[in-house]
Amino acid sequence: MPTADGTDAAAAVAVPDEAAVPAAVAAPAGAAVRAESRRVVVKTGTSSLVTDGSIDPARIESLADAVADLATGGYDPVLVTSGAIALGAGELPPVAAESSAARQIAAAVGQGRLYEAFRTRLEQRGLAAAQFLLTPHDVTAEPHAASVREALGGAIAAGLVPVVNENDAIMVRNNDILAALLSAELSAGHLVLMTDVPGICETPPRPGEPARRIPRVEVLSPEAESLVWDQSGGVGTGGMTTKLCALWIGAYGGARSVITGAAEHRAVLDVVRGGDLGTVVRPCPTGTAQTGRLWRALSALPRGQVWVDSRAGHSVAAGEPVMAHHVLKTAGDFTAHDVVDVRDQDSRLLARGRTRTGAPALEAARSSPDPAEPAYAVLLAPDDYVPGPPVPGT
Ligand SMILES: Nc1ncnc2c1ncn2[C@@H]1O[C@H](COP(=O)(O)OP(=O)(O)O)[C@@H](O)[C@H]1O
Ligand SMILES: N[C@@H](CCC(=O)OP(=O)(O)O)C(=O)O
Repeated sequence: MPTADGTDAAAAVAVPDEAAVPAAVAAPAGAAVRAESRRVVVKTGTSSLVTDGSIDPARIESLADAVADLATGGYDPVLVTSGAIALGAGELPPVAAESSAARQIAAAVGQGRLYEAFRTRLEQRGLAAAQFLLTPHDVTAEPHAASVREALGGAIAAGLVPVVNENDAIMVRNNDILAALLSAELSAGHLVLMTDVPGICETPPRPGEPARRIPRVEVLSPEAESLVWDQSGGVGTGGMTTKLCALWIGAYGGARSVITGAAEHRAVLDVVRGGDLGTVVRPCPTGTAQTGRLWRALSALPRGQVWVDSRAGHSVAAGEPVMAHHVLKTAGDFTAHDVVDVRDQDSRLLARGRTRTGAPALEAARSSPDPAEPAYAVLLAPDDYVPGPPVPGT
């Protein structure tokens, strides 16, 4: 397994594999696997824009250059960028930065300057930018989602570079998830999450010992999920947990999805051409273009496991509700609306989604033969789950 600490980025060369060669036209909407799409959603986190606690104009320029390289390389880039809060906070007297309102105000102060910095650099590279401030709701719920699709699609068709951030004045959530949902909604071929580590790493970096990057993981990989070593990053909002969720959403939405390092800003073009950078997840053949379903099923990591009988397996295969009376056993302290993994008797992953029934109710139903509520409740409603990825070799 190669070691990467970002210093090898400059030496990276494009090695075409399953990655995209730009097609003459964008991929058809709704395709589950669409690596041929020219659209690339690139997301950068606050940590990649900050030097010594402050937003660094040189880093903004470097990232804008990477996006411009994509455009001149024949791709249609969409930039999703964090940084408004950090920029705004630097302008304001110290306040309780932890409060939601303070973050919203800081973002309201910082967003204009953040966009202007990107716009200016893109203009120097001969590209015109267009600003979009969105929430996950805008990208997942109709009629907003269709309107977002049309507006961003129109901007791309007009040769503009969309520069997106969350509409933090309404609510600060997480740009990793927003970027992933956008990649699905826009039928992007690639989702690239830029951050302050070279990819998913086996262990945290130690002095004199660079983190060991994992070049490729399978979608919904339990091994990758077990590698998250903290629940939130430094200046970022979500840490690796939300990045993994975003990777899974991107892959299920049909994009080749990559986490890669800030040191590789200038190599984004190599990343989309298949260079050995970052951690790559291939598009998932059992994916869906329904962003609402992706949002509900995949925007959190599972809090529990549920084993079900073969009848429930048929329900998943038919896209029907999974009923609670097919549950064989549970693990984990999950409640209704948490994300759970549903497995067959051989522990193969059948589905991941938001459960309607918590573990206590399921366990109570199992230990009681009384065929009453909640045993006959819905465990997973069809719009709330995605089927597990195909088992390799089958
Ligand atoms: N297995 C892992 N590999 C790499 N980074 C990890 C891992 N587990 C947790 N992390 C953390 O995730 C952080 C990146 O997330 P975050 O700080 O939210 O970045 P951003 O601001 O780019 O969104 C890293 O700095 C690292 O501390
Ligand atoms: N939208 C906020 C940041 C939210 C966010 O997801 O932050 P990060 O984890 O740094 O990508 C901002 O512009 O500061």
